[in-house]
Amino acid sequence: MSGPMTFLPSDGSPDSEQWRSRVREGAQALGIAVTDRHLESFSLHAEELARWNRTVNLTAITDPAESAEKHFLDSIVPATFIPPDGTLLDIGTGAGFPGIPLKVVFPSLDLTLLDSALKRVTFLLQVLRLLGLERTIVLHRRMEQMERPPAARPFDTIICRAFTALPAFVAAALPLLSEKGQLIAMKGGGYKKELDTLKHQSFSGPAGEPAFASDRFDIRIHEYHLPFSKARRALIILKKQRPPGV
Ligand SMILES: C[S@@+](CC[C@H](N)C(=O)[O-])C[C@H]1O[C@@H](n2cnc3c(N)ncnc32)[C@H](O)[C@@H]1O
Repeated sequence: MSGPMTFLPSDGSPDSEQWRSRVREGAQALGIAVTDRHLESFSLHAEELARWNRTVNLTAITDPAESAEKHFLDSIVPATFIPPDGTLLDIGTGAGFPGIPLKVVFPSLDLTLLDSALKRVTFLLQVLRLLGLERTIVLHRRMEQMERPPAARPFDTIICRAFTALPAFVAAALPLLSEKGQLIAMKGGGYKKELDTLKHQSFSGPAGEPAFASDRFDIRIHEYHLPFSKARRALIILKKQRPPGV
């Protein structure tokens, strides 16, 4: 693998072969297979984001090489952990990360993207049209307003990246989660303090159900490094423990 990041020259824009090679190479290093069709969709999304970002502030990451790694490659890391044809909710999705790259990799996902900022929701609707993504809805809402899943269908996976503190995410997401579902928080390397804060907390479940104590979660941590910058990242994966005999 080639050395530290950013060294796509200025012509390495997201619609170039060079940008796609960068994503392909990074995905290989992460052990994730991407096809030309995936790369085409990533490139369309990245190009549209760069175009909008010239006039609307959607993301602080503007360098194409950095976007390849920190937006697209980081977003597909959870693919190993989610059911490809399940329901996925991405809370605080921003410009569509990680939800849209995951949907590109797994077209049979039933995806819901949620964000409180209208400018990002407008951008997301445009990207869905551009990429022709089906079975995907965008909700313009604060997560605290989501008391139950839309159409009363609980989510198999609820994910967030670079969003809120772990306890706030768990409190908002738990009532929306299916019984066998999982929460995935995508964090930087310094996640341990947040995890400690989570322990010994209780969360209210769906209406009428008793509170859920965090010591009843199975917690799995997947630590990794981004392939070019070597930045540390972690997935914190929480599943409800099943009562014995169930
Ligand atoms: C730091 S950005 C992260 C975006 C994206 N997940 C990523 O990794 O690039 C946080 C996003 O959360 C949204 N947000 C902030 N508070 C929210 C809330 N209470 N409910 C839903 N979305 C919220 C913001 O509008 C913003 O798009």
